Amino acid sequence: MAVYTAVADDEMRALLAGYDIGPFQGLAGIQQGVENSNWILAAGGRRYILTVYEKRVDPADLPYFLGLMDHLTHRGIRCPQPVQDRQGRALAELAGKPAAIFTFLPGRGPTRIVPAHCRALGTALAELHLATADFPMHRPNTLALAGWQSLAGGIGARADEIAPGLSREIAASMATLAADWPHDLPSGTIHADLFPDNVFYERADRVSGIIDFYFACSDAFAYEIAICINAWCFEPDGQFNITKARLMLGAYRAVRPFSDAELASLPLLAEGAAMRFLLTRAHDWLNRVEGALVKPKDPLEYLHKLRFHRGVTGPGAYGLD
Ligand SMILES: Nc1ncnc2c1ncn2[C@@H]1O[C@H](COP(=O)(O)OP(=O)(O)O)[C@@H](O)[C@H]1O
Ligand SMILES: N[C@@H](CCOP(=O)(O)O)C(=O)O
Repeated sequence: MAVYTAVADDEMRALLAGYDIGPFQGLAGIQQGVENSNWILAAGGRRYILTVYEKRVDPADLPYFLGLMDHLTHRGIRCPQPVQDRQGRALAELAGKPAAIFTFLPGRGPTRIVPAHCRALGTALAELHLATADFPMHRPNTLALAGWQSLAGGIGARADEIAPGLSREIAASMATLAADWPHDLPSGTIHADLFPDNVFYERADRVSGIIDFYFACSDAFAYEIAICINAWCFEPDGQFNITKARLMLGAYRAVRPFSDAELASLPLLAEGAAMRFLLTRAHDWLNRVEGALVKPKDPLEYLHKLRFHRGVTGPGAYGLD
């Protein structure tokens, strides 16, 4: 259960006295999520999300994340809007920790992804990228090439505890990625963790909301597309589904066309995106605490995806011409 902090009703009443959203009615803890504590907050006859930031989020980054969500809602993107108090502040404090209240989004992440979800995601992703064009803040991607090198160095030979030969395979792929990674692709603000649990739908053909912007950063738009190819276009049995990729990429390019360089880079970006999640999952796996609430995700799912992209020779493998 992702509620790590106790919040007393009196504390909530005191907090809400500074807002214009009506009197406090109740809090219900949300089971999903792993990093922060989240509740459905009832106030003034409406639902909101209350988030208390736990360890993962650096408080220095919160103005960037909250500023981004505010910017996007003003550009018509359906994402949580930080609710400001009467002084115009979105960032609050509860139980001695940073906290914020957000608008509630309808829908939920798909449990079984169908091609229509991927097509709708492609449209929503391109709209998201275009909407960030005039977002003035920047945050370096701490989980880009230099971050992977440091994670891979920290994991070292222990990767072989996950699968025999894994450390050699990581080193070989890291060498390719470091030598060939493109640094001049069209860039801007990306979400950087656009997995199905962070994209809400009420029906399969339309995204009703995007949440969890706490990895958002400045990076190449095509790298975000590569993350989505990995997270959305492989079946649970590991098979790559080219139909899902074709629909997702086709819907994206209808809103924001790809440059030739983006197209040509896609296989390498997808390998890098697989490496990013392989490494964070391998790190969490090797440092897991017995009996912890959160079950570590499977690193080998991403090794399988990384191998797939290493075998790809061009964007045609993703259904693109
Ligand atoms: N604005 C929102 N509207 C509706 N539900 C939300 C909203 N934000 C978060 N949630 C719910 O809270 C859960 C956890 O949120 P998330 O940001 O993914 O937490 P974590 O950062 O801990 O992973 C989501 O799966 C969703 O059920
Ligand atoms: N999407 C990542 C894990 C990040 O977790 P989140 O709950 O913050 O989305 C992965 O699958 O490895």
